[in-house]
Formats: sequence, C-alpha cells, structure tokens
Amino acid sequence: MSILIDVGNTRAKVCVSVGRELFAHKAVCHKDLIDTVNDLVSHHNETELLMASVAAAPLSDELLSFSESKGIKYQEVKTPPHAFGLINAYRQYGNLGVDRWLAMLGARVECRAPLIVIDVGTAITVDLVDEFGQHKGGWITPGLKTMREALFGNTQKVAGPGQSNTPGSDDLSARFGITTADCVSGGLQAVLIGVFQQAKDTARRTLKTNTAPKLFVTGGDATKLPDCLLSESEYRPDLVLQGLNSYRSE
Ligand SMILES: Nc1ncnc2c1ncn2[C@@H]1O[C@H](COP(=O)(O)OP(=O)(O)OP(=O)(O)O)[C@@H](O)[C@H]1O
Ligand SMILES: CC(C)(CO)[C@@H](O)C(=O)NCCC(=O)O
Ligand SMILES: [K+]
Repeated sequence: MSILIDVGNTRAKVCVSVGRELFAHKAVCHKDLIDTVNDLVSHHNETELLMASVAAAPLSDELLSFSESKGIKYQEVKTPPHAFGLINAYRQYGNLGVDRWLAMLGARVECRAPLIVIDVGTAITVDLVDEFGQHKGGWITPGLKTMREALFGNTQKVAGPGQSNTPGSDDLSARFGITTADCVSGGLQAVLIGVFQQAKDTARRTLKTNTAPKLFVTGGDATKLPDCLLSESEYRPDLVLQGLNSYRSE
C-alpha cells in the first residue's frame, strides 16, 4: 500500500494506492498536507510515501522529515529523460515539470495511440505523445484563475462584486457578451477553445496525420471547461497520481 502525493502550485493531491487502484483522494492546501498524510498513515499500515512536486522545496523537505520520523519509506520522483517506455522531449530533461511527465505516463498506461494531455490547473499545460511513447513537446499557458487574477489585478473596472467569472457549460464564446461578467467568461472560454483547437491542429501537423490524437484532460479546473471541449475529451481527474503510481516499489 502506498500514499501518493502530487504537489501543485495551488494544492496538493493525495491518495492511497493498492495495485492499480487509487482511492481516498483528497485535495488540500500546502499547509494541511502533513496533517492529511499523517491521518492516512495512521489508518493504513505498511505504507510508503511517493511524492512529486512542482512547488517550492520546503514541502519536500518536510515530507522527508515526516517519513523519517515515522520510519516510512520515502521516494520523491523527479522528471527523468525516459522511463516506462515514455521519452522526454526536453533536452534539459529535468526542466520538464514532473506533473506534466506523470500525466503523460498516466495517459500512456491507458492508451498506446498518439495522445494529447491538457492539464487545466494553476497553469494550463498541453503535451503531445506519439504512438511510440515519444513526447513531442507542449505548451504552458496561464490557468483560468491565473488569467482572471491577472485581468482583475491590472484593471479598475473589470472585476466586480457578484460577477460570475468562471466559464460554465453555457457556450459564451459562441456569441459576444453585453455585460462585463459575460465578456470575461466568454473571453476565457474563447481562450480555452482556442488552446484546444490549436493543440489538435498542431498535433496533426507534428505527427503528419489527419487523425486527431486522443485528448486527455485533467486538473482542478477541468470540470469548468465548456461542454464542447469536455465532450471531445477523456476526463481523468487523477492522471498525475496514476502516473505516479507507476513508480511504486511494491
Ligand atoms: N478547493 C479548491 N481550492 C483551490 N482551488 C480549487 C479548488 N477547487 C478547484 N480549484 C481550482 O483548481 C485550480 C488549481 O488546479 P490544480 O489543483 O490542478 O492545480 P495545481 O496542480 O496546484 O497547479 P499546477 O499543477 O498548474 O501548478 C485553481 O486554479 C482553482 O480554480
Ligand atoms: C507548468 C507547471 C507550473 C504546471 O503545473 C509545472 O509543470 C512546472 O512548473 N513546469 C516547469 C517548467 C516546464 O515544464 O517547462
Ligand atoms: K498539476
């Protein structure tokens, strides 16, 4: 039995794994991580901690000390040049975010055909993998909350109390808004639709094929994608944790 920890820039995602099965999922803010892990450790014996982080180092150090104090095996996964049949496209392989690496691994477990992973978190990342497991590269763009905060932080009149600024299932990008709230929501949806469309086009051109690769979506804001994007995607909330599960030692 292992405890898997995916530390993102906004939140940490934690779960317990037995074989291929993941359960007891939790998403917590960084300051609650140790307590959450401690709670899981006290309810499950013979555990090992497996973690991957794109956040600042102190959290990894805290988890290491915690594991040592409990006498639990601890492993931090870093982005490798290749592993489990997946090949990193970055020449400076360690610079590729480990969450991007693990999400691709998680998708590859399920699909050996060409695939795109779109992770809608603090940042939105796009990554393409071909049928041979070769990562072909990707994109990094601001996430929804990051875009909203940048917009509101740099304008006087765009943010306002009571305005709903999250894109919903209503396709606001199909028409133009006539309230500030609709203009912002529609604008964010248009950005998302543009990223998806461009990802599919660029993937087809990169792979020199007319077939669109299978599209996997994950991340804390994936459920806020407009219906037209969700309906063409495989939604896997725990893709990064699934990838991390490949590293279990048991
Ligand atoms: N309870 C919550 N607390 C904070 N953010 C939440 C919550 N529920 C959903 N979200 C959304 O999830 C987004 C973060 O997604 P996620 O947790 O996947 O990011 P992350 O893994 O921390 O970030 P990244 O991997 O990009 O560094 C936030 O921008 C926010 O809009
Ligand atoms: C892009 C994020 C923030 C997405 O979580 C993360 O994967 C990261 O910090 N990456 C490092 C830069 C890179 O992947 O090139
Ligand atoms: K993430």
